[in-house]
Amino acid sequence: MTPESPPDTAEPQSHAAPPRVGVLALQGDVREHVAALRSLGAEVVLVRTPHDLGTVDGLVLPGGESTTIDKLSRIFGLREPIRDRVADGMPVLGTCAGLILLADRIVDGLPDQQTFGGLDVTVQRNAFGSQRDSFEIDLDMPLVCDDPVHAVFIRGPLVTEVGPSATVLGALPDGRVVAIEQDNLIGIAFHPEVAGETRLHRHFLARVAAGDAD
Ligand SMILES: NC(=O)CC[C@H](N)C(=O)O
Repeated sequence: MTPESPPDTAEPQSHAAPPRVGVLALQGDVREHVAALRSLGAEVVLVRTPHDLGTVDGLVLPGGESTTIDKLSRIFGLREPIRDRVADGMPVLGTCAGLILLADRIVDGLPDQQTFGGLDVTVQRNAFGSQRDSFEIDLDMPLVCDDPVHAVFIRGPLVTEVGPSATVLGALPDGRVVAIEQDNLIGIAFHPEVAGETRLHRHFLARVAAGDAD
C-alpha cells in the first residue's frame, strides 16, 4: 500500500489468524491430538490451568481415563471453568474418555465420578469390554465427510440413550451409537487421533472458526 492510499479503500485482510484451540493436558493421548490439530494449521495450547483455558476458542478432551481426568480437573481448578465455557458455547471435541466427560449421564462410572456434561446423552463406560477387546472399523459419518472414517476403539464407551437435542453422527453397523453432536459439542467413542484420521478435527475446527465469526 502506498502512503497516499485512502484508508477506506484498503483491502480486507485476506489471511485470518489460525484458530487457537486447547487440548486438556491432564492425562491421556494429548500428544496425538496436538499433532492432528497442528497438521490442520491450528495454533494449539496445552490447557492445565483456568488461565490457559481462557486463552483458547475451542477445547479437545482427549482419550485416556475419564475417572482420572475428572479428578485432576477438580484438583487443578478446571472443572467449573470448563463447565462454564461449555455452557457459554465454546466448541469442544471429546474422544473416548472425552465423550464420557461431556455426557450428562454415565453408566458404570465410579461412585464419585463427575462429568463436565453438556451432551444430552447417557454413555456407558467400557461398553465393549477390556483393552483386549479393542477393535477397528470403518464407519459412515455422512454429516462429517463423504468417505468412511477409520475408527479405533480402545476400551471405548457407547452412547446408550440419545436425548432429543443431540444428533447422531455415527453408529456401528448394528445401530449402536458411537458419535454424537449437540450445538457446540462433538463426542465420539473412538480415537481418530491415533489413526491419522483428521476429518473430525477438521469438523471441530470449522465450528471454532464459525464461533470466531460471531
Ligand atoms: N480409550 C479411552 O479413552 C478409554 C476410556 C476409559 N475406558 C474411561 O472410562 O475413561
